[in-house]
Amino acid sequence: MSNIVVLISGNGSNLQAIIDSVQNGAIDGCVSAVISNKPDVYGLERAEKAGIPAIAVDHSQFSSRSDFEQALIQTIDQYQPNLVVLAGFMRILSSEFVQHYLGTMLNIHPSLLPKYPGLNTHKRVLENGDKEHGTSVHFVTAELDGGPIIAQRSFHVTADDNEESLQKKIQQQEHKLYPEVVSWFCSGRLQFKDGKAWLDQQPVSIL
Ligand SMILES: Nc1nc2c(c(=O)[nH]1)N[C@@H](CN(C=O)c1ccc(C(=O)N[C@@H](CCC(=O)O)C(=O)O)cc1)CN2
Ligand SMILES: NCC(=O)N[C@@H]1O[C@H](COP(=O)([O-])[O-])[C@@H](O)[C@H]1O
Repeated sequence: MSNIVVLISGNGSNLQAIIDSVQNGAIDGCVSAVISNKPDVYGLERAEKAGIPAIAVDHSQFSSRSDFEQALIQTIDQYQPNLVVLAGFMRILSSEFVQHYLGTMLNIHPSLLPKYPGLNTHKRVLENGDKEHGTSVHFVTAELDGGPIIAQRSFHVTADDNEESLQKKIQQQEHKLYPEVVSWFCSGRLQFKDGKAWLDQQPVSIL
């Protein structure tokens, strides 16, 4: 059974989807800890309600990113994870941090990568009049939101959409996709080899 540590920064709805999927058996794993870079966020309450260790490593309490990341690694590694899941974790991670977990760290991003890495993706979709939007799950590399894409889900943008409606549509997709991808990793179907994502021994190619 895989040991999963989830990193959050806020609400934790993707965390909840993963917790629910562990509890219903869809994910052959165990969420051993939830760690937030911000204290007092609802995602930590979700973890506590599920009986999962909920820890804040508050980035604002450290004098440098490096000191924060050292504390974060020390906290994560106490749980000896097979998989680190970024679920709305809102800090850019250094190449040293990423290297420490390379091939065992996932992120979900609210855009159809490689379009719109970074923040404010819904706003950019609307500003550009895109007809399609969606979410992407990828392995985390030093390049921000540039790691090998594992899976995407897309939907049509309608004329009455705004940032709020797009966020809702995105999260409906995320809450199905992320637990599925996590289950692939935990079952051994999903691997990171030669800098690529491999599913069922085939390289994943997202055109
Ligand atoms: N090296 C990497 N670090 C992170 C990745 C990654 O792929 N490689 N993914 C992000 C998640 N993310 C988008 O999916 C993302 C998170 C945060 C930011 C950002 O600009 N953060 C600011 C602070 C913003 C805030 O605190 O509200 C910052 O760190 O200065 C961009 C993209 C996680 N990290
Ligand atoms: N660039 C990272 C980013 O924007 N991630 C996004 O933050 C949200 C977190 O929601 P949650 O806390 O309810 O899971 C998710 O929609 C995720 O795609």
